[in-house]
Amino acid sequence: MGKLIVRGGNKLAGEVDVSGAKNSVLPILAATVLNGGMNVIHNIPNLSDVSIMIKILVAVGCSVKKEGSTVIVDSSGLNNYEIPEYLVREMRSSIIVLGSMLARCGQVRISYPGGCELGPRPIDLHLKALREMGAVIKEEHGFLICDAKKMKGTEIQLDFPSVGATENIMLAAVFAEGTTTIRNAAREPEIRDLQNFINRVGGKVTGAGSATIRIEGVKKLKDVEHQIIPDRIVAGTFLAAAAITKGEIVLNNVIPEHLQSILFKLKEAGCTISIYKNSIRLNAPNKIKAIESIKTMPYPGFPTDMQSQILSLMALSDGITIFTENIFENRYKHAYELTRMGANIKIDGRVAIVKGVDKLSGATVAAHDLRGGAALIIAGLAAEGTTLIENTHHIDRGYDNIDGLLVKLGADIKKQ
Ligand SMILES: CC(=O)N[C@H]1[C@@H](OP(=O)(O)OP(=O)(O)OC[C@H]2O[C@@H](n3ccc(=O)[nH]c3=O)[C@H](O)[C@@H]2O)O[C@H](CO)[C@@H](O)[C@@H]1O
Ligand SMILES: C=C(OP(=O)(O)O)C(=O)O
Repeated sequence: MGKLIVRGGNKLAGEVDVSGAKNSVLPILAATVLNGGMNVIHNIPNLSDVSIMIKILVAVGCSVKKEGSTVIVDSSGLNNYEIPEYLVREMRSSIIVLGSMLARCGQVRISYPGGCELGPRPIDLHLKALREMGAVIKEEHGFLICDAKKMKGTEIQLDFPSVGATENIMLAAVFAEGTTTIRNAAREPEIRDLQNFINRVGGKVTGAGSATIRIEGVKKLKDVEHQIIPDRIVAGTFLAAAAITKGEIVLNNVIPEHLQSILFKLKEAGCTISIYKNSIRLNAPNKIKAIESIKTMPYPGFPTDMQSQILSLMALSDGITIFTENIFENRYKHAYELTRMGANIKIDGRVAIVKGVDKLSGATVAAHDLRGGAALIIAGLAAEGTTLIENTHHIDRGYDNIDGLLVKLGADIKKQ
């Protein structure tokens, strides 16, 4: 399950290279089944979620080779449309193979997905859209049994700009008859990365990054080589870690535009931010200022995946910050752990009121989900004494060697 021991008090200083984005690599790996050929994907982070997606690809008959941070998927041998339940229950984004498998084989049998416990995470929008495109989906004993002789292009209006539903529709529409239009589509940078991948492999997608995406069905795809975009949430996590230690760091291999909403809030917290073409420098103030309000929203709003890390930072601010978590119902489990370290946080449903304290003190705490775990590391870096973080396997889902990189920046962290 994994444990980390963090001794607080060291300022972070130095440079770090940001790895490829988890939320790009997972749908793009799922998309490698489409071409029935070679897919060479660069900048793949070493994450447990990536290992699971690779196991899913192998289970359906793909051959997968890993060479450093490059993964080569040959999907010519695809011979199975049943996705093993034990893999699907490990992570939420396994559901993205639904769209790509329907497109490639016209059928798939998959269980409901598992993953981090952030409150209910239904897939009704995915299923409604795929049905509108002609898929017949039976729900039996926790499994989805899906058939589609031929997917048909149609107009889809999403009730909410769901990232996963947008991706599933884009993938399912690649070979569909005619044009599929997604309205109120998710606008996250990872959606644009998926569009770029699909176009590079020979598909026809336009509009990603805006609220309307169009996918024109094609007959055939080709071999492809693609580079995954940098992880904006990993980048934001390192910035929050530097800020809480009153440090100064430079992040390399980032797309600063993708971090706009995060950088805006860090500036409000008193950090000095310098933006270069592919890097960001952060100088932290001596005392972090309270940010008046943080409301999580779909992109380009403030990302829910950064709420936990900034909440740790605000625990040591000079005033009160009001967080409103608009995306997930139950994403404050880390806040209860932070109170064990001396933080002053009151939770009422989707709202968390954080009153900054002068110091946090090391304690034994447990990660309950990926970003909550990262938030506990951040708090531990600034706490007095030693923080023992349990259940760090959650953190391994989305951070490639976070402890090693923080140690390189001057942190005192050991694996137990
Ligand atoms: C692998 C990946 O990319 N994960 C990201 C993706 O997750 P994911 O794709 O699961 O997130 P969605 O955008 O789909 O979900 C957002 C909200 O919509 C709800 N919803 C979603 C689908 C649906 O059919 N019905 C429904 O009600 C969810 O319960 C949630 O409350 O976007 C989230 C929101 O930015 C991020 O936190 C995750 O890191
Ligand atoms: C919630 C997250 O991911 P997932 O959708 O893969 O569970 C996350 O990355 O914070």
